[in-house]
Amino acid sequence: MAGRVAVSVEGASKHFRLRHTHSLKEGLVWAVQGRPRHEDFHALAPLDLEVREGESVALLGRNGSGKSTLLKLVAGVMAPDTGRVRVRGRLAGLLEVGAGFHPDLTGRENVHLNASILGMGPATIRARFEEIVAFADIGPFLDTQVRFYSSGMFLRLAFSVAVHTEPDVFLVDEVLAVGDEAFRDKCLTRIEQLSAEGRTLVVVSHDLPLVERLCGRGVVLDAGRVVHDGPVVPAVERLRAVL
Ligand SMILES: Nc1ncnc2c1ncn2[C@@H]1O[C@H](COP(=O)(O)OP(=O)(O)OP(=O)(O)O)[C@@H](O)[C@H]1O
Repeated sequence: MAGRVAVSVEGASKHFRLRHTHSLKEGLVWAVQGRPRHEDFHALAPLDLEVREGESVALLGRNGSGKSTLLKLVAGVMAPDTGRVRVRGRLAGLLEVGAGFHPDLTGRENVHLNASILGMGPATIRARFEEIVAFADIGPFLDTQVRFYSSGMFLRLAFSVAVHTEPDVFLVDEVLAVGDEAFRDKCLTRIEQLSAEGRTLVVVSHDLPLVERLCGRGVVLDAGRVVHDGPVVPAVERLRAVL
């Protein structure tokens, strides 16, 4: 396969500790009864995945199969328990609406904050500021504290900042669902543009027609393991068979 490796996941696993008791009293009762107060849950088995530069990959799977956990490992917002995850180039994305925004700051201030967190220098932010604001199209709310934003308004600003950082690897997790139809279409067109420019996309979504539109490759996860990896249409068919 052509192209350098953009995302490399080697033997990455992740487990979570599920607590069954929440108070000291409850914990004591469970301990006396000899019941475990927590259990370890493996969200991702040691997993390998390689994404080449310019590929657009959908992570598919039922609820709880590990898609978002894998995307968080790629984003670096969570560390794997074992193995390693490497990303080549500038990374940006939308994992959770509102993440990376400070509630007490206005939209305008958050554009500067978020863009610099994503690696843009002050001069570049100034140069692209009007474009970012025009794409977000949130009118007078730009000067309102973002704590008063609706989830769609958050999405508008966050998406706009993220795409204007010109990322090499762009990650999208389900968040587009909170945008209205017109904005969602604008985002999809923009994501297609990024892809046409040769940037790498990793998308998590249950919207299968959207996934077929945006992605060339589908990776199906089941209980934290890759059970299918190949062209997106057969991958979606495989997923539909297990849903
Ligand atoms: N912080 C956490 N603490 C405990 N369990 C977690 C945590 N994050 C995820 N999990 C569990 O790990 C499993 C995988 O979660 P993940 O969010 O990756 O699934 P998903 O495939 O993205 O699901 P969905 O399609 O429902 O969004 C789930 O069972 C989830 O409950």
